Amino acid sequence: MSDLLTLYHLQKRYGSRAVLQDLNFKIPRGSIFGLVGANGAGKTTTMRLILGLEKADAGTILINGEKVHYGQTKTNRMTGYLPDVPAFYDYMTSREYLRLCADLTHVANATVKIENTLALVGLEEVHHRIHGFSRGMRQRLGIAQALLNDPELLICDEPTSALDPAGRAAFLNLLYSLKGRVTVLFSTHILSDVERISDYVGILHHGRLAACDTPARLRAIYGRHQMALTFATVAETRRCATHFQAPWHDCTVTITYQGSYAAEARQVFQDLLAVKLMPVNLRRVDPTLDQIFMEVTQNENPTRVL
Ligand SMILES: Nc1ncnc2c1ncn2[C@@H]1O[C@H](COP(=O)(O)OP(=O)(O)OP(=O)(O)O)[C@@H](O)[C@H]1O
Repeated sequence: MSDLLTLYHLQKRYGSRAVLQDLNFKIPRGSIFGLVGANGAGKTTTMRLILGLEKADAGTILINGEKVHYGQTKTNRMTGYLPDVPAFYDYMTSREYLRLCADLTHVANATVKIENTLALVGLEEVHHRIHGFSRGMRQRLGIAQALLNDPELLICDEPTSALDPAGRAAFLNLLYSLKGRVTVLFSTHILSDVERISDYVGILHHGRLAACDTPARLRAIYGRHQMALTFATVAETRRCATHFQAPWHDCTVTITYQGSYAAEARQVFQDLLAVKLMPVNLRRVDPTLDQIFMEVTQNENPTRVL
């Protein structure tokens, strides 16, 4: 699979603050890439650089093999952009607004395109003005606008951060439905969102990608292997925690191990039998992206690029 977007050695500073120090990553065509990072990590800056809205101090960005130049809109014919707070003319309906956008950007077959796009984002039956739209509806209209010129690359800046759980789930489903057709780069600090739909995850930290891989490989590389043992009583939980020198909460002790789960679980059972303890439940805990994010950003692991 070829790469639709490539960033090489990107650097950007604002005054004395180096926001991006040496940013490298690529996104294979048709995949969904989740860019995560703490507030101020440089996610929006990265997106604005890809859109040619900011000037890089060094480095190269290629979209479909074409170089992005600051201030030029040539590569933007291949991109659609949903900013973190999309702005519309609120007195218009979504159809009127998309018609205006289509006219401004000379979209061919505009009427059909508008209807198809409204159906795709689930706004085809909504006829009232944008003024009365919920945040979720505004995000969906934003996606419709971004998709109107059939972009190859869709860039969404924190698209779910202002949405409630149901709105977030609906929006993520919508992004996921684009998989294969459009290459998606979206930023967020909600790690469960990334986990749900991304093919690749990049963790932006100190101006670099501190980790970049598929969620499964990130888990395998950075995730700590843990098992949780639940006991019937607090007294047993305490004895177990003391025996393994492991943390506990409520009636559950969490043991971190290395090696295979089967071998470790067997050993833990033998140890428990020896001290006459038996849990009511023992389960393997899969590492979450939250845990991996903490691991990567606190331990300064070396960069891995796709
Ligand atoms: N035009 C600017 N002038 C000066 N500093 C800026 C400018 N734009 C961004 N910054 C600074 O660059 C850093 C990165 O900002 P950016 O908005 O890219 O981060 P972010 O990861 O998108 O953060 P958030 O999650 O809070 O939106 C921040 O410290 C920000 O204050």
